[in-house]
Amino acid sequence: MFSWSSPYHRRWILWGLLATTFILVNIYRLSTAVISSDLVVALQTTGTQLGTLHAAFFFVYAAMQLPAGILVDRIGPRRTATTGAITMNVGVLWFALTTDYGSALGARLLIGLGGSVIFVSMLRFCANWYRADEFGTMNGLCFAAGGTGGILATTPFAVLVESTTWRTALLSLATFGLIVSVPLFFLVRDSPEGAGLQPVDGVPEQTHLSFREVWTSLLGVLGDRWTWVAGTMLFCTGGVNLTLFGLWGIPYVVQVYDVSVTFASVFTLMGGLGIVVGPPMFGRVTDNIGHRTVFMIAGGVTYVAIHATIALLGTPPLGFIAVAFFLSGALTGTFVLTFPMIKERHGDQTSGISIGTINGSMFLGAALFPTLMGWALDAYWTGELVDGVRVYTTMGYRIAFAIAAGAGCLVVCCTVWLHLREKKSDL
Ligand SMILES: N[C@@H](Cc1c[nH]cn1)C(=O)NCC(=O)O
Repeated sequence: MFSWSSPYHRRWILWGLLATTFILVNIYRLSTAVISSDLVVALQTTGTQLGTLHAAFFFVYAAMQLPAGILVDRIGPRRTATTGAITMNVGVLWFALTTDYGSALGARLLIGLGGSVIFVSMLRFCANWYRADEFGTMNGLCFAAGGTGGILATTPFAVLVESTTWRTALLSLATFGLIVSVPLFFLVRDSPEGAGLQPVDGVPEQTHLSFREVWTSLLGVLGDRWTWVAGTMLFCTGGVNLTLFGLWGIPYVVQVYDVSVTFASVFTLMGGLGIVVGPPMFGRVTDNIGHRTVFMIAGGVTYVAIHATIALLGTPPLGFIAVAFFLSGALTGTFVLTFPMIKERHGDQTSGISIGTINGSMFLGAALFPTLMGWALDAYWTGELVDGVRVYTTMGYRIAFAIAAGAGCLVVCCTVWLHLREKKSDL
């Protein structure tokens, strides 16, 4: 039976509050794909401006990951997450009410600023409330929460927008987010001891880092070569996936296969479904068997094959696109095994800093890939417009997928390097 005074039970409720907030982060950051046409009309943007508006979230999110890690190690996940949740939802209220591009850009930056601290807070919470051999699974579940938000940002969000307006849809979500911030502050605690409970077996009490310890940890994490190898993997795969699922995936399916936005959103939904399934599955399996790098190599090779096939064929059957998007999401589960790996290298006490650092690389990729792929699309654009929206060519999309495949090749190199080092027991 459920007991509030058991840390083993209570931790799931508290994790659920953080996960709900993180689901909202994902809805906000990916929803531009569904409302892209509305935004083009409401804010009068070009493809590059729309890409920049979408990417603005990711620039600030990426830049904030390391500071977010320092914050959670220094003041704890509860205060960090609550402040972030309030800031983010206020930003969404602003975005929903704005009528000009500059103001929308400012609002999107505020959303990114607030949202940026939630994931790191959630993982730091897991490091304090769950054992090391549960962390891979919890890491996977946190990504699955992100994937759930990604799914809600596709067809369900498209349906919500169609039944109201994009502005009303965002206003409703922001109000819900502000309501969730209340139990986030009053119920979440940084550790079982902080909640007045027994410690969780095998999890030593975690204190907040002093300024000196923050500095030492920073030097340790940033000076470690493997931080950057993991970061490169996440830069490429996270950057490509977030661009595909969040921005260019829907226009690709709509424009190349001539289908509606609502139908096309099913394909990015497949990507979100992959993220819900893959990370917890690979996290659980590797928590049990203790090996990670073989899964990473297999994931990297499959990832290249998928994107190279789309780049070569341009218009493979739609069934293939659905499977490809699903696998792109599911294989994220192999790449994010770098999170428990890096946490183990640097210790629980500094897990905010180590996790924030590599998570930042993922979002630097997410900030740069939309513009990179947007340039490729604009370069092959023939001038065709439908209802004021640019219609890109199949060739432009093929180049964009070739960029994704190239990034995947770099990932394979990193995974092989990690594997070789692991065999030499350096990791
Ligand atoms: N859902 C992931 C991001 C991702 C990677 N590939 C597709 N999506 C996630 O939750 N990342 C952590 C974060 O801070 O959002």
